[in-house]
Amino acid sequence: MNSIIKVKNVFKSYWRNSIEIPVLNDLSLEVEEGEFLALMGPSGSGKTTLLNLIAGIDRPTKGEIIVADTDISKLNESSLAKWRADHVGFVFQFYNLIPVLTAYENVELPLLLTKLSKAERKKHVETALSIVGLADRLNHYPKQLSGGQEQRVAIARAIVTDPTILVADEPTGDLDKKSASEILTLMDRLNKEFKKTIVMVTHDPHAAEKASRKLHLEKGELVGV
Ligand SMILES: Nc1ncnc2c1ncn2[C@@H]1O[C@H](COP(=O)(O)OP(=O)(O)OP(=O)(O)O)[C@@H](O)[C@H]1O
Repeated sequence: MNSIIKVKNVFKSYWRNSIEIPVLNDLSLEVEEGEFLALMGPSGSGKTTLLNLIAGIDRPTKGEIIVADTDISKLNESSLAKWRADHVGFVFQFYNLIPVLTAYENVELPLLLTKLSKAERKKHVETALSIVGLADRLNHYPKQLSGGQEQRVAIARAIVTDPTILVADEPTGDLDKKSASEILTLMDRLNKEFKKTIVMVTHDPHAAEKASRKLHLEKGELVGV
């Protein structure tokens, strides 16, 4: 199997008032194509930091992050933004939908950066929304949807560009048990049926059960690997 994500000897620090706050400490990790990886660990252990590095939202202080053969730690800000748009789908805890846009328009957003025609975009948006079971909610605004439905729109937006990897940061963190379970079933389907490689940060052991592998972070290091 091919490793689609390679994190090599990565260090990440933040600076606050010129004081260094080390977060990740010589961390290495590989994720195979088609894997569904759950990242667990206590609050502050560096899960979101690691996820953001893999997704190209942030860059390491030292070390390499290679995703689908591109060393993204070497890309400058604008190349990284372009790379992200082409390769990464994000799902956040609080959905991050644009309130003044409909479900359709929210899902269409990432496609506006591509060369697709309006008709092609329509096809992709409708497909993504039907995969998440919301083909009948195209014209609803986020506030007209339940939390679980909002998260499904966010997932449709994340998959509409057919990204190389899907990253999710506590995707069920703000949902009741039933909606959380529906979201996890959907993630599982994206992994098994649509062969999406998924990296998901979660506190929830039930959520992690859906993953094909679980890793624990503690104080910026992987434990039990
Ligand atoms: N932009 C930032 N500037 C300064 N410090 C930061 C920044 N982002 C994260 N940190 C610090 O890095 C550490 C790790 O944060 P991170 O969000 O990665 O942890 P986490 O394991 O995801 O925690 P949680 O489960 O609470 O979300 C924390 O001490 C946090 O305060």
